[in-house]
Formats: sequence, C-alpha cells, structure tokens
Amino acid sequence: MSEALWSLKWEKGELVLLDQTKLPGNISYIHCRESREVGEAISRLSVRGAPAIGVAAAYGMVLAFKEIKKEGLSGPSLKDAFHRAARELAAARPTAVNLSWAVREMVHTFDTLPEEEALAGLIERAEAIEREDKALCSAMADHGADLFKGRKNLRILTHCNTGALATAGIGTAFGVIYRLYERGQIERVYADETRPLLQGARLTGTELMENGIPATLITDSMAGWVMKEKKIDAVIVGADRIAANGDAANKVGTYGLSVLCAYHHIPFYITAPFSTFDFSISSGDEISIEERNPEEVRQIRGIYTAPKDMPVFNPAFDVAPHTLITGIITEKGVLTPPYDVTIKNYERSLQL
Ligand SMILES: CSC[C@@H](O)[C@@H](O)C(=O)COP(=O)(O)O
Repeated sequence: MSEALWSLKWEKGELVLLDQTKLPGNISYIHCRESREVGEAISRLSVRGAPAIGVAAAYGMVLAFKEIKKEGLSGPSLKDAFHRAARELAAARPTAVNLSWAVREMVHTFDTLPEEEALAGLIERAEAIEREDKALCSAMADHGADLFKGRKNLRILTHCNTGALATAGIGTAFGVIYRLYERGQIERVYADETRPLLQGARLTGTELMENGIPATLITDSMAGWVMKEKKIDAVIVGADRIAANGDAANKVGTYGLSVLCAYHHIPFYITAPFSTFDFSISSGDEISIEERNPEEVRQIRGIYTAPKDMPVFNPAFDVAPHTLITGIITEKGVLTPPYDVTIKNYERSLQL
C-alpha cells in the first residue's frame, strides 16, 4: 500500500490533515490546534469519509479539552463546556454516524475519568480509535476478498472514495479491492468520478494509480453501460450509516448503482465497520441526509457550468435499500439477508 497517502496524523499535540479538497493537484496540510478548526475541516470535506471523520473528531475532542482547560475552567463548568464542544463537533456533518459515535466515545472517556487524568485518557482513547480503525480495515479487506476465492480477472466497479484517504487504514471497500489486487485477482477497477465533488476521480483515482492497480475512470452516468459492456463482476462501495434493517446510506449515486446491479444480476456489496452501524434506527427512512451548497453543483472548481440562478438539489448521500444489497462486509465477516436477523446477531457479538 502506498505510504504517500494518509488522511490525518496526530503530531506534537496538533491534528494534521491532508487537505483533500486540493487533491490531486496540490499536496497541502492543515494544522488544527482548536476543535473548531477540526469541525470546519470536516464540514468543508478537507477530511472526509465516514471512518476518517470519526478519527478526526476524536482528536478534535482532545483539542477541545485543552482549549477549555486553558480558559481555566474546572468542575461542572469544564464538563458543560466539554459537552457543548462535543455537540458542536458532532453537528459538523449529519449523515456519517462514525462522527457522533467517536464523539460519544470521547465524552464517555471524559465522564469516567478524574479531571487530572482526562487529557492523557482522551489522547489514549483517540489513538486507540485510530489504531482500531486500521485493524478494522484490514479485517474487512480479508473477509471481503474471501468472497471471491478461486476467481481471477475480476472487474470491480466502485463509487466515491473509501481508501486510505477515507479511513485511518487501507480503507473499507477500497481495502477489499486492494486485497484482491494483492492476491492477483483484479483485472480492472472501474471508478465512478462521483459528481459533484469528484471524490472518485480525484481521490480514488489517485489511490488506484499510486498503488499501481489497473483502473479506468468513468463518469457516474456510464455505470449502467459499463456493467453491461464490461461484464462487471461486483460493485463494492462503503457506507456512512447503516440502519438495523440493512438500508445503507452512502455517497449519492449509490442508490442508482444498487438498482442497476439488480437489473444486471451483479452482486452489490457494502463494506463498513461496526462504527458505521446505527442500531438505534429501524430503517433508512430515519437517516438524515446532508444537503450541501447548491454551488457545488452549479460550478466545477469555481467555473459555472449551469446558469447562476438555476435551482439545485444537492443531497450528499442516498440510501441503498437492504433488498438490493447482496452482502455487508464487516470486520467480523459478511452479513447476508435477512439483515434484521444478521445485524441483530452482529450487534450482540459486539457486546460480548
Ligand atoms: C470509507 S468510506 C464510506 C463513505 O464515507 C464514502 O463512501 C462516502 O460516501 C464519503 O462521502 P464524503 O462526502 O466524501 O465524506
């Protein structure tokens, strides 16, 4: 795996983020010293991808604690300020549940430690979340690649970016693709460009090329034709939130891919770790879908490609219905229908 690509690093008490809005043209880093800066970087998509957002937020809460301490607060006022910072950070983006999960973990760590041990405890918890994410990616990659045992010359289609830039490890869906490549089973990966912000072209394109994986870029609207003409063997994507019935929110365009896969009889796999599951919601109808600035659709990199006053609908995510999902690749194995049962069992296994 290319060492050149990473989404974030905790270094000398700062959170260093690779500014993904500037890729592929520019490699620049953002040094966050305050939790507010982490929240802004998340909203702006300088750091993005559900697991990476979670890890960034965990370090953001370390920064929040340091700021509050610097103001001289302690006792109940420290606790109030820390909880307020947690609410603010968790609100940076609404769909990826990894964000609120990581913030909740940090609040729990804070709430259970004496004040004088809080800073060390928070740093330790954030580092553990980052380490754990690496291990989760690796386990998902193994389970996902095992689905294709004995097969060669695989043609895989993927959407958005789910690799090292979206996680602390080798990625979710991208991790599976990378493992298949390591095992010599990939003929070609087709990457959707992923309008409007081009995470597929800019980020997955970079990761595929850096790692020497045979790859072809397509526009989102080509996916159906590519499935038919290029005989795609499977579509593998990530997720931002998975409901208890298996409905999975992911980058807008995923719903369409799930429908196209059903028509073409192509297996459609979601790849996600436990922190992407929202066991508290019964279906995708309860997932709040982020709507972003209309300018993201009217313009491409600052140039208007539509009339300036044209109304726009810009949901950042959509929901693939569980009925169209062949399997959900997790760190513990691949969940298959009936998802209400297998996800319940998976949830139980996490509590053991
Ligand atoms: C590892 S990633 C799964 C998802 O987070 C990914 O597919 C995705 O939709 C990212 O969206 P983004 O808006 O770039 O944060």
